[in-house]
Formats: sequence, structure tokens, C-alpha cells
Amino acid sequence: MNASELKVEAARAALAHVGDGMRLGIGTGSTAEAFVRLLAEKVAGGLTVIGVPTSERTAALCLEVGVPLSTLDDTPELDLTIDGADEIDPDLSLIKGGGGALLREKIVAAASHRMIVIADASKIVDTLGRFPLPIEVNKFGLRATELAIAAAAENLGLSGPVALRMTGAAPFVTDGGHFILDASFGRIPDTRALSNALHAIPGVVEHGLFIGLASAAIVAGSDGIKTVHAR
Ligand SMILES: O=C[C@H](O)[C@H](O)[C@H](O)COP(=O)(O)O
Repeated sequence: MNASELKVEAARAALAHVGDGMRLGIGTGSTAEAFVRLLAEKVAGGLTVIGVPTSERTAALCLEVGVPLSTLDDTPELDLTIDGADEIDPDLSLIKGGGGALLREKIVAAASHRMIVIADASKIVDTLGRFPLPIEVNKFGLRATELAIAAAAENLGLSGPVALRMTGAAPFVTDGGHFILDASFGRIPDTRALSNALHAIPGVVEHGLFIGLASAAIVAGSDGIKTVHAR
């Protein structure tokens, strides 16, 4: 099976955790999209759920395939969020934001009783940081925020390029109207310390380290599906 097929298998396995009447956070990215398409089949078959999407992109897909939607304002408490990830470590800490949706994804995950991550096995790492860390920043003071991020990283013994994410010739803009800086710091041994240091920088809106949010990960590999639970 190729990576796309494995993503579909992980998404299919996650459906077993979706019960009738659930309030669902619905993630962003190719794996989450596979989940939305499978969920839509269940909804067409009579399953009743209400979804809160984590991006405009996911909202558009849900509307297209017939998954009923709410907002976090109208449905502020969710039973379960299903979302993809860019990296997953053995503690189920994650890097997310490769698709630029990390802020809404984190808000939705935090509003959920449980978060199940779905992924193909290539996303599993021993230590987070192979994938550049997405950091969502306010447009105002971009250069100053970049310098502050580099200084905070250096204090923790981390360094590396911090690149403004682009879409063609223009900076990528998130659903919240912010920019994304992709930080290639390499492996991050102390994710909590980096998380705290980034949160202390005024221009940082949010970052893609998800610590203590995932309850389980459903990972599809060539040897089948494995479900890893948070310790
Ligand atoms: O911002 C995007 C999200 O965090 C995605 O869930 C993440 O990038 C994984 O995406 P994919 O399932 O396409 O690998």
C-alpha cells in the first residue's frame, strides 16, 4: 500500500470510535480529508453527528460531501476530535501545522474530551523535529518575532533556519489572518521547554507542538493498523 492508501486505512479505523450523536472536531490535511469522505458515507447511511471543522478547507469539503457542521461557538464542547499529524512521538506529542491549520486545530482539540490522531507510519519518530516546526505569528513585527524565536531557541541549544512560508510569490496566510514561520531546529529533546519559550513571545500566536492533547494514535503501516494510547 502507498502512503495515500495507508492514510485511508487509518481514517477507516478511526470511524469505529465515532458514535451516533457525537459532536466531532474534524481535522485538516490529506488524512483528515480521507476521514471526512468516509464519515460522509456513514452520515448518508443514517449516522447522526455534528462536526466542527478546523479550517475553511475542511469546512468546504464537509459541505461538499454532506457532513453537517456547527461552529465552536454554538458547540463549544466536543466529544472527539479526529485529526492528522506531521509527526508523532512515543508520548503522543505531535508536530502539526504542515497545512497551516494548527491554531484552529489546537483550539478544537483542546475543546474535545478526546483527540485521536490518524496517520500513516511514516509520521512516527523517536524525537520530534525532523519536520520543520510551524509557528503561527502575527503579521505585525514579523522580523522582531523571528529574532525572538531564534533567541529563544538558542537558549535551549536549538538553532536552524526559520523560513516564512510562501504560496508562490506571496506569504501564506492562515485562516486567522496570520503568517507561518517554519523552524528547522532539528530534533527537539525538550518540547515542553520550547513550547513555553515560544508562548512567551508576544508575536507568536501559536505553535505546532501539540503536547498532552492526543489520547490515541491510529497508525497504518505495511504490517497493519496499530493503535497507540497516551501513557
Ligand atoms: O495544518 C495541517 C495539519 O496539522 C495536518 O493535520 C498535518 O499537516 C498532517 O497533514 P496530512 O494528513 O496531509 O499529512
